Amino acid sequence: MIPILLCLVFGVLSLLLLVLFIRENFGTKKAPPGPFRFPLVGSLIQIAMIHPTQPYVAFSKMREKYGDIMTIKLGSVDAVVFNSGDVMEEYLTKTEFSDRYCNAWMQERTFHKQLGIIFGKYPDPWQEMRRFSIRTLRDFGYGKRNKMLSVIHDELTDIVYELKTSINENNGIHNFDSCYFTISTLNVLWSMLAGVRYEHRDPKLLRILKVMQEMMESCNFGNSFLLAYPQWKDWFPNWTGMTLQRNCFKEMNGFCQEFIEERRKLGIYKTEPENVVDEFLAEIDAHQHDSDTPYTDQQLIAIMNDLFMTGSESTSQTLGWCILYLIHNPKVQEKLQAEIDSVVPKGTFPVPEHESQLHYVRATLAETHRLGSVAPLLGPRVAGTDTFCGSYFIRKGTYIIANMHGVFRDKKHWKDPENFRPERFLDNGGNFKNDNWLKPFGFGKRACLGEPLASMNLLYYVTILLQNFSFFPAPNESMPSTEPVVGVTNGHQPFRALIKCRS
Ligand code: HEM
Repeated sequence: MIPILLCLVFGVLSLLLLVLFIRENFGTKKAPPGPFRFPLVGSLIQIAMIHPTQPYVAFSKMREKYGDIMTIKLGSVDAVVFNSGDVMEEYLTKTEFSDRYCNAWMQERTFHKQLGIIFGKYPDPWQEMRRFSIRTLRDFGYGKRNKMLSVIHDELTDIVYELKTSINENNGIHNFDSCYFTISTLNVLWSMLAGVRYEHRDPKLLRILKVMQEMMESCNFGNSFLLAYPQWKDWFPNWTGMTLQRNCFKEMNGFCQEFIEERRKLGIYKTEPENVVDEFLAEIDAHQHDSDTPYTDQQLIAIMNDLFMTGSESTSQTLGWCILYLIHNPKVQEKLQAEIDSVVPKGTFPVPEHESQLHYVRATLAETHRLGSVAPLLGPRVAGTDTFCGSYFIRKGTYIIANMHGVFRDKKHWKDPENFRPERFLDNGGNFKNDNWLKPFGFGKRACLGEPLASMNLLYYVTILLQNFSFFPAPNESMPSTEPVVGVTNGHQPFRALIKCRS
């Protein structure tokens, strides 16, 4: 009796798996091509076999066989990968692809709802929250060059002083951990958002940044278990990294909540709002009898959280990558310094008129964006309706992955993508020239909100750093690694450098 029962169970299971297998691979006739999707795991095995930790490398390899638009399955999640700049430009700018993919795991960060700007629900309330944030940030100086420059100057004065002190105390050696520039670059944004500037070694902030970084490293948008099987967050919270992430959310939400309460108690927001948080508090009061209002404490915490994360992490990682690449490429460093010395008088800060003359600085930054690839898969998108990409059918709810890393390393386009060569962004006259394949800030309505600030920060930081210092490998140590620390963003590994002051 038992063997018959076993056979029956086995038979039914096999049949079920076969039906699933056929449905996955042959059911959707017009879907983009892609690797076999096995029941339960989908294409995760094939991705892991090509590159277990860097899913974007696997997507680029698969592109050779399946093309620029390809179907994959990540555990339980149906996904389509866009593998070329042209495809991203064509489709990520359309309304059908303007919402974010935001599953139960991603919603844990924002009170189990789709709140904030990064993951805000398209079109609303995302649209209103993004417009509100930009408008009020502008009221407090965002986008106004002189106001932003005065904060950047203060930050740079401190950074130069701190670096000089550090190298005096450590025989010229400085340790660039992944948070080195974080508080400094965050301050420029935070002064407008919250009217606050933090000490670069503020212990509370450093602790939050550390947990935030661990959180960012414990997940990615390409092949992490929590993405593929969101329900595992409650079944295996330790093993999947969920416990660590929950601690981070608690810490960051607590930090924002505390600040909001301080401002509320102060009450200035009612008469003379001093920053974006004050303006939002006034909106909360104004909408308190509206049950559908997006202006809530939770929404404000989510927005602060989004801007805290994006405003600090990506810019400081890009700066770190730039110094690392300069250590590996001393000739580029020399050219950079020659240009800076010829444009910006020694001992002075650059001013806006210098920006258009700093061609090699801009080319070096463009090349850093390309090779560092800080946002290797952009931000997760979703197909908001049943739709088509050319002749391929994309079902509503499909997770859309933009393989930006693949675009930045495309051999056909860049010829020698593995080399750090800023000259590729210069024309014959030595003037900076953009390349349509370099879109580090994304596409369409969901493109980066912070691009003007990030670009300005990067230009001024690199100019001042290279005006004052030269960076070399630490003596008697191996060259610092350029292998990324993979996570939601591609960070650089901590590295040690010998720094010399320039006379
Ligand atoms: C080097 C620095 C930065 C890089 C490379 C970068 C890159 C990106 C990318 C690739 C996206 C996703 C775009 C898409 O899905 O098409 C994004 C979104 C975003 N970024 Fe940045 N970013 C940087 C700095 C900043 C800064 C300084 C801020 C803060 C002011 C910021 C705020 C945001 C926000 C709020 C979003 C979400 C936009 C939305 O969904 O509407 N970013 N960023």
